Amino acid sequence: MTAECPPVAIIMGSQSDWETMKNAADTLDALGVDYEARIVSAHRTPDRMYAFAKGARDEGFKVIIAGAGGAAHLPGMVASLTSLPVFGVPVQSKSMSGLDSLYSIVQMPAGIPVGTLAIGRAGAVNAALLAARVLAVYDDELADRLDDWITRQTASVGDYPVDEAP
Ligand SMILES: Nc1c(C(=O)O)ncn1[C@@H]1O[C@H](COP(=O)(O)O)[C@@H](O)[C@H]1O
Repeated sequence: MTAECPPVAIIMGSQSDWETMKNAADTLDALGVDYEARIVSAHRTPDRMYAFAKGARDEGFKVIIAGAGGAAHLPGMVASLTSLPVFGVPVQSKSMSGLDSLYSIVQMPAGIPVGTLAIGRAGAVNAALLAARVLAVYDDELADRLDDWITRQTASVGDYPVDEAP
């Protein structure tokens, strides 16, 4: 018997991206959305990338979150090989602060869509929230959890600034 496939795949080009992409995983955890995280690189593991992207829908995934830095071809290449929605997270690179990653992911030619998020942590968190919103179109309980998440976020914002602890 095979375990049921989680709805979200979080893939990343390198182990070094996990620090950023863990924010997507943590956000999905907070929303009670299952995921699987894998290292898949268009550059270093092209056969693995091809097999993953070609098989993702049959495996049972519904949404793919793909994070990569620098010459970040992973989200676009995966999007070219599947009809699942792909959300790209530009990982902040050291040399160009993630602008290289952003441009690599966002400037897709017409016909191959990648939903591109912000550079770094904000992008990873929002990719998870966007994935959850897609899944919530057909899942009222998840929609309720998303509404609760938004309510808690609003409640956490103070009226006045306070000094940070040193
Ligand atoms: N952009 C890609 C791809 C890809 O797009 O397939 N594979 C790895 N990388 C990126 O190389 C950066 C440096 O990787 P290392 O830290 O392993 O040297 C990472 O941010 C990774 O996403």
